Amino acid sequence: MASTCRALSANLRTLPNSSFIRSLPYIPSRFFAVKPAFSSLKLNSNSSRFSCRRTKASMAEIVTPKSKGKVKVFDTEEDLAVSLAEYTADLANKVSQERSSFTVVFSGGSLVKSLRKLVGQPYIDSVDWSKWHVFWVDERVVPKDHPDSNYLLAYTEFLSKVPIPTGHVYAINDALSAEGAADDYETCLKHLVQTKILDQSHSTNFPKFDLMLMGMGPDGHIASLFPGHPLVQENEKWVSFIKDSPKPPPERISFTLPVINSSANVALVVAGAGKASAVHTALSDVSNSEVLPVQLVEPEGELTWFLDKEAASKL
Ligand SMILES: O=C1O[C@H](COP(=O)(O)O)[C@@H](O)[C@H](O)[C@H]1O
Repeated sequence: MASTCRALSANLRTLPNSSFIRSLPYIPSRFFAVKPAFSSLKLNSNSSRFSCRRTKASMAEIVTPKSKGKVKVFDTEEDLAVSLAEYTADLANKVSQERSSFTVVFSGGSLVKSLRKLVGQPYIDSVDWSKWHVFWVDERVVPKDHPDSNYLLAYTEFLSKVPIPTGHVYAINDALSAEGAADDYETCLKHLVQTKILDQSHSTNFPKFDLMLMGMGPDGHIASLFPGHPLVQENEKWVSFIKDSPKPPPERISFTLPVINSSANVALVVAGAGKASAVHTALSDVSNSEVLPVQLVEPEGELTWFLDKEAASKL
């Protein structure tokens, strides 16, 4: 069956018909200030159980075993957002120079607001947005103008502010059941692999996205992979579904762990004291009785954590 996700995504860009979106003010990009570059102050800190190197005025890098990735800790979420924009734009530009597409995956939740610096200067002009192809690591099975929709959040905060071609935005088909929407999205991804828009991992045969930008819940869930849920074990499907999500709404679709782990780059973006325990569990060597989904993130390529000081407070 042919996937409907691509054609549908083009329609979605007309979403401002929704009264919710129409009520939003248009914010010109010049109002998104980008902070000046950090100073080059270098300090060594032994206060953490991890080796810690202060590389910039408001950022420290924590050295962990390689599989746990590079960990950047920022004084504030504002500093985190500045660095995340630079990281994403640099990666997008590097990939865009080498290939005709840059495939980027968003989560929902707080991650989307942390991308706010990317829609301002200098990136609005310097990024080649025409190469971007946008996907969701998970989506709630609700209409696209529903407040719980991850698409609506991304559209409101990001997609409506950057010139990504409408046909490059791959939203789920919200007219289908959870099972149907997951199958449809997987069909869509397979088509994009065949047409070489989306890369494929030579080692796993799962799709290989250039970048996954993901948040993490306070319970250590990523995408819609929740602790203890059987969906975490799925290792054949590319996209699957749940109908009993412990976090509302209950019906969702989600990329599976092998797809997440076949990525060329994963950024885990986590802010706030409420997530400090899960961050500690993920980045320390203590053994916990139940492995959290976030602990299973080990991409083929690079993993980079972007933490604010509160999220890193238990390290
Ligand atoms: O339900 C979800 O939660 C996670 C985490 O959200 P956050 O607001 O705590 O950052 C999110 O990454 C996921 O995409 C979303 O569906």
